[in-house]
Amino acid sequence: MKVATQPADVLIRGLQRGFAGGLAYAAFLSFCVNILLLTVPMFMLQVQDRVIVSRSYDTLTMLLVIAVGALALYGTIEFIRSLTFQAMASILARRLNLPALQAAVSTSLEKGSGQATQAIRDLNELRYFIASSAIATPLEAMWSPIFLAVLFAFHWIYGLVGLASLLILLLLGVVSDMLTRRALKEANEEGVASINEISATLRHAETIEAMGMLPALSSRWRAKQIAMLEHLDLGTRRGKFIAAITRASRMTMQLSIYATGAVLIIRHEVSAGTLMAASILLGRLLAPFDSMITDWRQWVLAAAAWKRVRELLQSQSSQRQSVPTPATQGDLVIDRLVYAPKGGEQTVIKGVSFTLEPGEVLGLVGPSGAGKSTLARLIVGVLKPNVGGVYLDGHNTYLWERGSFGDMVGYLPQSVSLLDGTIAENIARMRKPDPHAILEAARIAGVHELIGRLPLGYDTNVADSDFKLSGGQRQRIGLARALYGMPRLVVLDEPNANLDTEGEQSLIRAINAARESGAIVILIAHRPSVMQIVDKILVLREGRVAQFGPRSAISGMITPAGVVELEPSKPVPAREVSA
Ligand SMILES: Nc1ncnc2c1ncn2[C@@H]1O[C@H](COP(=O)(O)OP(=O)(O)OP(=O)(O)O)[C@@H](O)[C@H]1O
Repeated sequence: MKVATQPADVLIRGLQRGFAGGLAYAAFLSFCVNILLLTVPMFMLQVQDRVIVSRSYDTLTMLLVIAVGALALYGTIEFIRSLTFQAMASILARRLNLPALQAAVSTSLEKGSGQATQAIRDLNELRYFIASSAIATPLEAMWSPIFLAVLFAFHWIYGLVGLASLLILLLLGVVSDMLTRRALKEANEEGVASINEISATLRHAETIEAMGMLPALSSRWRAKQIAMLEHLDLGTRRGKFIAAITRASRMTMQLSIYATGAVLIIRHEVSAGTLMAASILLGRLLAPFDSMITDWRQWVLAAAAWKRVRELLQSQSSQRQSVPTPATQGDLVIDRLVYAPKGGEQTVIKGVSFTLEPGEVLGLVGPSGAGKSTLARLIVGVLKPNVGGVYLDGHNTYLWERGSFGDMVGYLPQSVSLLDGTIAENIARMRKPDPHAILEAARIAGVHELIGRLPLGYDTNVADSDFKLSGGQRQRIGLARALYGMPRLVVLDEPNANLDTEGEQSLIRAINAARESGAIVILIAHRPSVMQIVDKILVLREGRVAQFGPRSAISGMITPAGVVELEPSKPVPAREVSA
């Protein structure tokens, strides 16, 4: 079966090749633009040296027609060139937005959610940069030899002045890079890290406010912000200093070409027309270099954004199948599963194996930190196992194409997060809502009446700031979302943590309904009440299966207090029971 979306390296290489083609085309257009930019100085030269001397209106008219035609062509080519950059920016966004978002989501599972928003910010930065005038300046600078050659053609001294001016600007450019690049890069990295940290922390605004944590957090942020601002100030100050020197130098260069021209005219070596034309040509020759020095900050920021996007795409380890897998109704096989978080020192899941049949309900219990939630995430294919795998009817749940896997699985994580949208949209998993399936899921989860009591019923928006769902309400709506379309595999991580007796009864009825429909249900719970309905129990301890078997075979583990107590004398090996 075809595996994975386009690998990052192939995607990046394809994009770079496309960009090289786009830049070559834009470079050709820049060549035309630069040639046509000679129109004004040439027109001035001809008017001075021919029209005024010959007093010929016909010559003036002819020159005017040619010049206006050339300028119209210049405008057209300039427009086409800007459209080329616009198209390149749009291709970048269209090709990278989704892969970058996917990479950000999968990286967020391991490293936190800041990655996703940063990836979008970086792509926007790149898009603006490519569509801006800054990217055109090196292409214009490339053709500066044309202007230099024309200056030499006017007089070798004009050429020398032009060449010297160019070298001085290049030197200023190198100095500017040396003085500003590092400071700007560090300021950018610190800015990105600090925004990510602040946005991650702000998700816990309630805790921050309730426990008066803001002053402590503010001083932490302030320290980082100050470090960032110091680097930014340093880089910007140096950049502005060089930009001021550049501007003053350019004016001095303009003066020197005038002075040189005056000497040459006095000595009758050039005509008066060349003086004006040479001055304009020198301006054109130096303009792109001047702009590059002024825009250098944009280049540094764009390079940093591209580096982050490229690294994010290349770091994406999740390679899923791209072809949807058909619906199945078979065993769930967990085979020698081992998982160690990236960068973490401990192995959280250490060789877990067991099998469940359709229609079976498993209670997954164990002390805090035993690895229950991690095992649940591995089962629903959120995390990639280091060794072994999870197979539903023989299909690997990690590799499964996510769209079709979504139809097969219902997952209620420990901390339920409803997405921005209505209750109906949330239950329908943000797809086009199917009213019948929504009502069915709500009925099975026992939340239809609860939703009916909300301000706008199923159309109540969970992001509405005037209204807030309680923890139990969120959990029960999350259960309806997990049961939407009655999936084949339902994984519920502490679904009764916030439930009252009525909610717990609804949960038990929902689990029974899922069992009757032939679904495999995995239930993680500390409270013993819901454990009475499970068929099998798996006790996880320090990432290993301590016991696994029918509920009746595992005695003494569920006490009224919900504490798991094992009878070490009667272990039931996992493989023996599942066989
Ligand atoms: N991404 C991760 N990076 C580092 N350690 C992790 C990661 N995910 C889980 N762990 C560690 O794995 C262990 C098991 O965590 P897990 O959340 O699976 O436990 P649990 O059995 O569900 O606990 P609880 O009953 O308290 O919810 C913990 O020690 C946790 O710190």
